[in-house]
Amino acid sequence: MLEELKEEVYQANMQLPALDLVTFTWGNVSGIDRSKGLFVIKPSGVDYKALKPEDMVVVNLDGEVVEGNLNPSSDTPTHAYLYKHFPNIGGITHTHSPWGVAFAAAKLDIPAVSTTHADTFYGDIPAVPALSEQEIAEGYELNTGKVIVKEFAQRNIDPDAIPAALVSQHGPFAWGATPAKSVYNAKVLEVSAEMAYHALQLTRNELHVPQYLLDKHYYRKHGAHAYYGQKE
Ligand SMILES: O=C(CO)[C@@H](O)[C@H](O)COP(=O)(O)O
Repeated sequence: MLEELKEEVYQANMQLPALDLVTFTWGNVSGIDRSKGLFVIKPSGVDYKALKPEDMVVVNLDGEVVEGNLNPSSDTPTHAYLYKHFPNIGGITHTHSPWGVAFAAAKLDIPAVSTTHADTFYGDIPAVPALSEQEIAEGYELNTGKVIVKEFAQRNIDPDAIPAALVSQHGPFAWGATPAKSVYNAKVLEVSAEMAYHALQLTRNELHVPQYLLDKHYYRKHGAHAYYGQKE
């Protein structure tokens, strides 16, 4: 079942070590077939060196395993919740990439300080507040997606304009139209976070960011992709 999607998700997962986005098994990528209401995700705890396309696990939007001999990623409930509430996304990447985790742990948005960031994220990448004691008691993984979706709704953030979030006790989740695009966005997030950290340090946090970098309408019309026609 979904053999082509398994291969696509497998290839996207293999980009995580190739792009230096993961240490050990601290990351996972999934991809969805919305016509079937099913998504494919990396199995939990499997080293990328040992990973095979046939190891991918097929899951429904309630997080139940439909096909697969291995346990799905422990982040499966978060992936499922994001697919349910962000209707345009086709792939999700989660990592513990260090610069993204640093901003997440500090509960600081990653500011859009340059075109590197603004070409992909049309605004600051939001840090999502920590889960409450009650949410943690209910089950950490069951609530991570909920706090992301709640934060985007409260701050009126378009998940297609800013395709990522920083979960404060955990790390970045990025998404996109395809699994490969979600990996690309995860890498841009990590590079942007490192650049922003150094800019903030150099200016001792007195960094002035021009408004146009935060304006998705400007960037969709005038950003590099607009000129050279790079597809979203
Ligand atoms: O933070 C955690 C576990 O505490 C996860 O995000 C892991 O880092 C990836 O878990 P699997 O995908 O291998 O289950």
